[in-house]
Amino acid sequence: MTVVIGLTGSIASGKSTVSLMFDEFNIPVVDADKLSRKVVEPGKKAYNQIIEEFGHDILRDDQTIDRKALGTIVFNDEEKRKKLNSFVHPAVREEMVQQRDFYVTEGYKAVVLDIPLLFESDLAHYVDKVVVVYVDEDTQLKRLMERDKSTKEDALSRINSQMPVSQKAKKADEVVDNSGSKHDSYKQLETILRQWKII
Ligand SMILES: CC(C)(COP(=O)(O)OP(=O)(O)OC[C@H]1O[C@@H](n2cnc3c(N)ncnc32)[C@H](O)[C@@H]1O)[C@@H](O)C(=O)NCCC(=O)NCCS
Ligand SMILES: Nc1ncnc2c1ncn2[C@@H]1O[C@H](COP(=O)(O)OP(=O)(O)OP(=O)(O)O)[C@@H](O)[C@H]1O
Repeated sequence: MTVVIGLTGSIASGKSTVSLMFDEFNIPVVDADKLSRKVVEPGKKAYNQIIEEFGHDILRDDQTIDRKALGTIVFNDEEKRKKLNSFVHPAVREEMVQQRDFYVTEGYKAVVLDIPLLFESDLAHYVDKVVVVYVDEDTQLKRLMERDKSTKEDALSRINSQMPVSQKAKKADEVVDNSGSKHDSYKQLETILRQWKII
């Protein structure tokens, strides 16, 4: 029986960093962020819906979506964010389930679904166990501003568009506290996977 692990957290809490650690244990990861880029490529249904709603101003010269421009709109307007979600999420879910089922059929011991909005979108029933990657607020803001070279205002608008990570931690089966070093997080993950008898 394959254990389906949901990996979530808040923006810049370290989901991608921890998902690379699952790779090291040879556990496959299905990445919702990656899929959300694939399903909005030119010609896809969600791409056309986005242009219809947000206009041609959010396109780059090569006709691909200008994610920075679209992000500035939706992270400052909840209604518009909901609209965007309604175009992108169904296609992401479909692809995610297909990939999950592939790994289950192939008999993998575990598969990870890395889903930033696992709780906000009520997707916990897709998985057997949930790991939340937690980080304290100050560290989160600092890492997000550094990674995205963004202003404090921009970073806060993104953070505030999600459920606080402390609230997510309370809903988790297990928490990796990524406020310290990456090595420290690796050790925490290793302990969880041993407990679950996956490694
Ligand atoms: C708004 C967009 C264009 C910004 O793109 P950008 O390349 O700057 O960010 P990226 O996609 O890498 O997302 C970075 C992080 O932002 C957060 N985030 C993204 N979308 C959302 C959202 N709709 N609501 C809350 N947080 C979000 C997540 O923590 C995600 O990990 C893009 O995030 C998007 O299309 N979002 C809608 C789809 C979505 O919900 N994706 C996240 C999981 S499927
Ligand atoms: N333990 C750590 N120590 C120092 N830097 C870290 C640590 N964990 C993550 N980082 C850095 O913090 C930033 C955010 O981490 P990461 O991109 O993994 O977060 P994320 O949760 O996947 O973000 P998003 O929600 O935007 O996809 C990155 O620049 C990453 O290199």
